[in-house]
Amino acid sequence: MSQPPSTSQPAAEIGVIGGSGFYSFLDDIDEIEVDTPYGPPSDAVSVGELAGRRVAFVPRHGRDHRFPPHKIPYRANLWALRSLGVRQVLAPSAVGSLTPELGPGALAIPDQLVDRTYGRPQTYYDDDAAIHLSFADPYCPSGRQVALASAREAQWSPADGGTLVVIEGPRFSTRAESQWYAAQGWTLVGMTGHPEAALARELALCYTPLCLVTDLDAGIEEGEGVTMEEVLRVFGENVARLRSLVADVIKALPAERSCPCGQALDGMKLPIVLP
Ligand SMILES: CSC[C@H]1O[C@H](OP(=O)(O)O)[C@H](O)[C@@H]1O
Ligand SMILES: Nc1ncnc2[nH]cnc12
Repeated sequence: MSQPPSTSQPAAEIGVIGGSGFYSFLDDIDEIEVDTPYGPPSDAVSVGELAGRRVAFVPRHGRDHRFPPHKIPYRANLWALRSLGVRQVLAPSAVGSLTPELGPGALAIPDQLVDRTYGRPQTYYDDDAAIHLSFADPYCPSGRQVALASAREAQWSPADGGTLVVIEGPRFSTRAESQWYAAQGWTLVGMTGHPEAALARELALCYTPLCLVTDLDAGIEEGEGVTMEEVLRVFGENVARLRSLVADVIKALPAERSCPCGQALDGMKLPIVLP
């Protein structure tokens, strides 16, 4: 383990937050213990290089999956990545599908989210000022296009757009909840997409979700409903493909950002100093 390097070069430019079943990334890595005003991140951050791009990785549940979705230190994770120099974040995640068109093994790059969580710390701007950021379009438009193009190139026809509803968990949805979400026109269900995306916006980071469908949620699933075993099994069957896609996206991300994400805080009088 080492401390963040004290050179003027950022340790990393691209961050990956791995989800269920995605606990490590890259082989030749430095593990960095980062502390933040919000406590430590879920685990040591590993930093390595891929095709000349410096990449930082943190497993959002911890590498031993010790943090359930409602206890993940989301603020510390995003803060740690930004403090290492990260400005673009990729967020692979296991999700349920709310539509029969997207079965297990499908890839979706949603363009909207609905927050059904409660009680999670979801802002850096708690005291000394009222900061209200635009969040109409929660994801990086440029990152989404790169992800879609990379997936198509890899012959993995992605669902372009759709709404991810983020539930509090840790339990899965009832059939009635699931049917209600589907009736709203929402297409995916997960437990971690909020506040992760909102906190990324609060740090002016690009944030791009890469959603791997592991199950048909209870509303359209025949039988007993979703189980954690099912999610992890289907994710395991597809994780090599997802890792390869994450690598392709990293290679294709622009070095200079031209999306609006970096200007999210322009003109704001922030009550905290960002790393
Ligand atoms: C392992 S079952 C439910 C669990 O899986 C998803 O995790 P992640 O988004 O980090 O891939 C879901 O959000 C739940 O946390
Ligand atoms: N059906 C589901 N509901 C919530 N989170 C999930 N992650 C994977 N499948 C899920």
